[in-house]
Amino acid sequence: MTQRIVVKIGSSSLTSDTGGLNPDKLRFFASELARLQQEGNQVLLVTSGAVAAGFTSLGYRTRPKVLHEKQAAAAVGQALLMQAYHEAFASHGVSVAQILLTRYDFSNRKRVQNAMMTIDELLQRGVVPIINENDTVSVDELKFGDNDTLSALVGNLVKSHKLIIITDMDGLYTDDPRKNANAQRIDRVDAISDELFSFAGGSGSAVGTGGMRSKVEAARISMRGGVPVFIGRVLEPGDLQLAVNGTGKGTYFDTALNNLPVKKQWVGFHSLPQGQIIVDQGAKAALINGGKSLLPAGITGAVGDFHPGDVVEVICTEGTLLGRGVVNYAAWQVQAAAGLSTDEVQKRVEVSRIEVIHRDEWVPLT
Ligand SMILES: Nc1ncnc2c1ncn2[C@@H]1O[C@H](COP(=O)(O)OP(=O)(O)O)[C@@H](O)[C@H]1O
Ligand SMILES: N[C@@H](CCC(=O)OP(=O)(O)O)C(=O)O
Repeated sequence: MTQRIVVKIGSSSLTSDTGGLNPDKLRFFASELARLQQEGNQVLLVTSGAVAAGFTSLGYRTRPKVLHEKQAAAAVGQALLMQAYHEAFASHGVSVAQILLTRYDFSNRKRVQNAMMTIDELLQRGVVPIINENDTVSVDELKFGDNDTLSALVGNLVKSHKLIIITDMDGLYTDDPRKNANAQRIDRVDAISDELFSFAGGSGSAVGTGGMRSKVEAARISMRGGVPVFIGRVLEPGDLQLAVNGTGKGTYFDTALNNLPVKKQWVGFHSLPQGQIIVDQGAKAALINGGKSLLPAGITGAVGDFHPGDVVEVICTEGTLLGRGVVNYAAWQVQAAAGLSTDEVQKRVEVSRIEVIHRDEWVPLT
C-alpha cells in the first residue's frame, strides 16, 4: 500500500561534534528516504540544519544563540542545506523541492490550503518536498523554534499515515538518559498523560532545540489528528524502513482513531487564538466530560479583544488550558454575560445565539 510518510530530522542527527553540518550523515538520510520513496511511498522531509550549515560561513565559532544571529546563519545555511540535499537525492534519481513555512502560515487557512495543494502536486510528481521553518521571517513569539511541532502540523495537514521523528536518542525514556543512567525506554504510548510529559526534558545537546518535550508535544498534536508517531534513532541502512514498519529503535505513539475533522484540527492546532475565556469548575466539567457547549453561566471573565468567529482559548480558574473554540460572542459581550443564566442573558445582552462556544466548534486540549 502506498503510504504518505512525514520524516523529521533534527539538528542533532545532522551535525558533527563541532555543531556544523555533517555531509555524510545528510547523504545517509537521503539514501534512506530515497529508498522509502522508491518503494512506492510518498515521502515528505521536515529538516532542521540551516543554522548548523550556515554559521561557520558567517565567522561564528560556535552555533549562535541570539535570534538575529541564528536568522542570519539560517539564511546562509538554508541554501547550503538544500544544495546538499539536492545533490544527495539526485544521486538516487530523486528530485527535491524547498518549502519554508512559518507559524503564521498555519494560522491562515488560505495560505495553508495553498501550501497543501503545492505539496500534493509535488508528491503526485514524485518529488520529495523538503520543509523547514522560514527562520528569516519568523518573529520570536510566532516561532516554532524546534521543527517538531512543524512536522506534526505538516503531518496532520497532508493526512500522513505516519510521522517519523528522527533524533539522537532511541526513543522516549522515563528521564533524560544523558542525566540518569537508570532511565527506562518507553516502547509504546497509547495516551499522553501528565506523567509522560514530566519524563520529557529539554535538549541534551548544544545543537538541538526542543528536546523530548517538544517531541512529545508533537506526538500529542499528531495523535489528535489520527497520525501515529515514531520517535527514535535511524543510524544504519534499513533503520528508516524498520521505523516505518513498526520495529524501529524508538518509541511508538499509537492513535485510537480519534481523527479530528480538518476544521477542528485548524481550531485546535493551527489557529492563533485572539483571547481567553475563564470558566468555573461546572463549565470545566461540562466541556471536558459532558460534551456540552459553553454557556455564559459558567464564565468568570474574558481577556483580549476578540470578535464572533475568532478562536479563543478556554482556561479554568486555576489557570489550566482546557481547549480552544470558535467564539460566538465579542469580548465585551462575554464580559457582559459572564455568570448570568440563559434567561438573564436573553433579557440583558444582545447575542445571536446563546452558546458562547458551541460543542461542534470546541476542541479539548487537556
Ligand atoms: N525523557 C527523555 N528521553 C530521551 N531523551 C530525552 C529525554 N528528556 C530529554 N531528552 C533529550 O532530548 C534530546 C533530543 O532532543 P534535541 O536535542 O532537541 O534533538 P533534535 O535536534 O533531534 O530535535 C536527547 O539527546 C536527550 O538528551
Ligand atoms: N530551523 C532551524 C531548526 C531549529 C532546530 O534546531 O530544531 P531541532 O533540531 O528540531 O530541535 C534550522 O534549520 O537550523
